[in-house]
Amino acid sequence: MSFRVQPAPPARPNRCQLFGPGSRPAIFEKMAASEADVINLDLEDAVAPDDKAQARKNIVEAVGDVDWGDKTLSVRINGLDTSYWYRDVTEVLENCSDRIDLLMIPKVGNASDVYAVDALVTAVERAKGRTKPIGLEVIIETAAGIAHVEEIAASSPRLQAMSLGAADFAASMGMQTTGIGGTQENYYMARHGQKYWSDPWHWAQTAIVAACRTHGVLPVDGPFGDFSDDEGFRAQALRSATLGMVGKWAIHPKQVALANEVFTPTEEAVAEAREILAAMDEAQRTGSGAAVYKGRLVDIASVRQAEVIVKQAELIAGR
Ligand SMILES: CCC(=O)SCCNC(=O)CCNC(=O)[C@H](O)C(C)(C)COP(=O)(O)OP(=O)(O)OC[C@H]1O[C@@H](n2cnc3c(N)ncnc32)[C@H](O)[C@@H]1OP(=O)(O)O
Ligand SMILES: O=CC(=O)O
Ligand SMILES: [Mg+2]
Repeated sequence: MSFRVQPAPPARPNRCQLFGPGSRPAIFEKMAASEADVINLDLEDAVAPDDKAQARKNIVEAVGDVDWGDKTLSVRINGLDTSYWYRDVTEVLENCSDRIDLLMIPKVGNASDVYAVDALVTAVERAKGRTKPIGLEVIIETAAGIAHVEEIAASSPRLQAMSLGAADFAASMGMQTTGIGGTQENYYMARHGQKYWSDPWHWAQTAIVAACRTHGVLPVDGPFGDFSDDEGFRAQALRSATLGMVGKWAIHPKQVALANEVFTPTEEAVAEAREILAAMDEAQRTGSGAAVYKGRLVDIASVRQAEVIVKQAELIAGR
């Protein structure tokens, strides 16, 4: 461990972020009634250009009027390469209630993009006397975003979470696919006439996880487009969880339960983690730094691994 201690990310559950277009207010109550930990009301790609102004109004109204329970409530603004983004920030923050928690910035390319939004958010907060600080989350979904992922993770104390946006990421990277996340038909190794599918998202995910863990930000896996493919969603989510991500987006309500299931440690995993902690407690009491648990080595590093699972379970239980 470096002299600098790894900062803890925000202590809130983020197993599933359910998206819905800001131009479709009929589904807002359904989103609020879902089991998602985070709700993302969208002003960006799910909203047609002619609907942006009305979508802002819908969101301002819904932030105050809908009962969002204990969910984290986030609004995705448009990218900094558009003419919409500054009005997304000013209209939403000048007019909506304090119930809003986060703004999500898409297509972030470097730390200055976050700085620009931070500056505008700070100005609106001061001008309107908003006392609850707005948090930020970003989407890594461009070649520039992944190239500058670490400076982006370090960009602002407001930054709480960072997602991989597979659709725009694929487009920006020039990847030959229209699939949004998951297995890609042409990404395989071949041996003795057999195909072995590999994971084209893996390297970007690990870069995001490392940047986030270095700077105390929650790493999140983005959308899985084929919402009729539960098995594919679950496999993608399981890989993300194994790599250290804390949750995944849902672009349809049927994906919420799948994400919650994968990103909630199982009872067996929690029980095993507690047993490892107990075994190490006992070992340390007898002056030993290592022990044998179910025939395998456990030591102080195993304590840190087990604590990840126990803390995640406690966070979710305390929700
Ligand atoms: C890929 C890149 C990205 O940026 S992803 C993030 C941006 N995209 C989005 O926000 C899209 C979010 N999803 C949607 O707009 C819809 O789910 C889409 C995919 C269009 C499907 O809608 P629809 O045809 O109504 O689905 P459905 O008939 O299967 O709906 C079943 C019941 O569920 C409801 N529903 C639908 N979507 C949501 C949602 N996002 N949140 C909450 N509820 C939702 C429908 O209204 C329908 O309800 P009911 O059974 O009639 O009561
Ligand atoms: O915004 C999300 C994406 O996948 O693109
Ligand atoms: Mg996108």
